[in-house]
Amino acid sequence: MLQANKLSMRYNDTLALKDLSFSVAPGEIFCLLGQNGAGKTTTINIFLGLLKPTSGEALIDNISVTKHKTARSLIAYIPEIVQLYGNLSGIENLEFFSKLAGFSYSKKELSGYLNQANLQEEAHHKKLAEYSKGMRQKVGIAIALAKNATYILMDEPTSGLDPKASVEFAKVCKDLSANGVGILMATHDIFNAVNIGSKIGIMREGALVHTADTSKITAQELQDLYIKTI
Ligand SMILES: Nc1ncnc2c1ncn2[C@@H]1O[C@H](COP(=O)(O)OP(=O)(O)OP(=O)(O)O)[C@@H](O)[C@H]1O
Repeated sequence: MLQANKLSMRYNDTLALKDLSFSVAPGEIFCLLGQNGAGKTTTINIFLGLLKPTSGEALIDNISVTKHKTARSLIAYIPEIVQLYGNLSGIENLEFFSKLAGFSYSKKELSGYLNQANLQEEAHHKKLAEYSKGMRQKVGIAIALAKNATYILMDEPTSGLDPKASVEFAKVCKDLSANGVGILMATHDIFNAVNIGSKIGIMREGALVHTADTSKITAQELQDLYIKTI
């Protein structure tokens, strides 16, 4: 379980997070929605161990991220633009980053992860420089799979994806969650949030002001709630 327990974060004069609490269970997809500056990236960066909260705790399977670096081995991160080596192929990037995380796989296993991430077979050996944003993200997902991450944190993963790539991305996320991976996704994109998420949290000025279960709310209701809230 990912748990934010009363997280507060102050940057000089700005109180970016105010007593933020939520949890994400394995197999859940929790989408954090909010305007620019609502505190989504700050939340993700605390879970990644890049920021230390001013107060409160971020726990990964009951291990405090700030106190124990081992907690980070349970997570993988997909940023808006997945940074990979342009002169290496998809499979070479995957091999490089999984080795860096301490895993050694055969070419067949690496290809298996790329297939699981839905990257078409003919792209596996193409140079990254020729990849679209959606294809880069699939390599990012394959890296997360190869690291055996129990949780994946994503920051604006669907921004700039075309509709087909967004649909494919949603499918991969749902497959991951069906396999027990928990996903925490920060996004502005209501359509994708309602489409991908099992739970939605709406943030405003560092606080979580609404949470909703997507099986109990329509896209229109969520949109109305979001517009009213922000
Ligand atoms: N390094 C920093 N120093 C000072 N203030 C910061 C810093 N990083 C973020 N902030 C402030 O903290 C608040 C939350 O920012 P954050 O980036 O977490 O929001 P966000 O919801 O991710 O926004 P966006 O959608 O634009 O990425 C904002 O007021 C922002 O200006």
